[in-house]
Amino acid sequence: MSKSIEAKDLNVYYGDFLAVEGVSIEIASRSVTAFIGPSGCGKTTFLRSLNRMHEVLPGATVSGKLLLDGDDIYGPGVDPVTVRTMVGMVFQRPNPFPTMSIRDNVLAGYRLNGTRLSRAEADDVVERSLRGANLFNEVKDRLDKPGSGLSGGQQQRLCIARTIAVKPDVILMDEPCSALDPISTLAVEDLIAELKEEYTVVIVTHNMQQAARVSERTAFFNIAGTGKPGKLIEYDDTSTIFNNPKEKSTEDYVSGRFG
Ligand SMILES: Nc1ncnc2c1ncn2[C@@H]1O[C@H](COP(=O)(O)OP(=O)(O)OP(=O)(O)O)[C@@H](O)[C@H]1O
Repeated sequence: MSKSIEAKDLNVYYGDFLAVEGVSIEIASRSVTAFIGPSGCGKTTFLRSLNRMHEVLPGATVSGKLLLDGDDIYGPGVDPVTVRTMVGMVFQRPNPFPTMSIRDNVLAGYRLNGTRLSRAEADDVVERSLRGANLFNEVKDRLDKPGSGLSGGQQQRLCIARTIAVKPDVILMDEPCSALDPISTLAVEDLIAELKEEYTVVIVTHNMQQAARVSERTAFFNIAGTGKPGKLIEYDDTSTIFNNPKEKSTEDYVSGRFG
């Protein structure tokens, strides 16, 4: 299943520091949305608030509403661990568990949430997830070898397989290709295009070409100066953001005049 996301006037804090201010945005299900903007404008902070991941830092809080298919993920009694099962995350650096086998890496989410699978069920999950991440054919003969023995691009696709294994509704990606070579980057970009058939994908990227290649909608964030909060400046179809933005700061950023 794939779910829509709606933020309503969302503020994100680190202690007293307001890092992201007043973001309202609607992200359709089964779509790819790119978050772009200069360093420090709050892209990662906002992305991490979409699955309550920022809460692992003491003092990090939000105010406002964040709805997943209409349900407030910060509502009373909502368990952040459940939220993170529904909204998976892929990080900048591929981070497979190094001593675990490829197979066990894919199954890690089930182990963590205590779900027991029969051998046949586990085999199905491993194959489905690795196929979904376009990795199965490359690793099918070495599923019991450590995940750390794969190339960087393969490791990132293994992390994507681990994310989709638990059938999330949304996949968040924080600069997923920044540590990858161009060939591996293309493999991951191709995969993102396929993932949107089933998932809502949100990707933070510094690479304008990548945003233009993979996303249908783009959100441009900016910051007025050091110590000021990041804000969502413009959100539109990716082609509009790159070719005909409404805001001068968006145009300056996408044309490389700052940032
Ligand atoms: N753990 C933290 N504690 C306190 N402040 C933080 C923390 N993480 C980020 N910040 C601050 O929040 C603001 C937004 O940072 P964030 O990393 O979200 O920006 P970004 O747009 O993702 O930047 P980049 O493109 O460089 O990754 C910055 O001012 C940053 O210094």
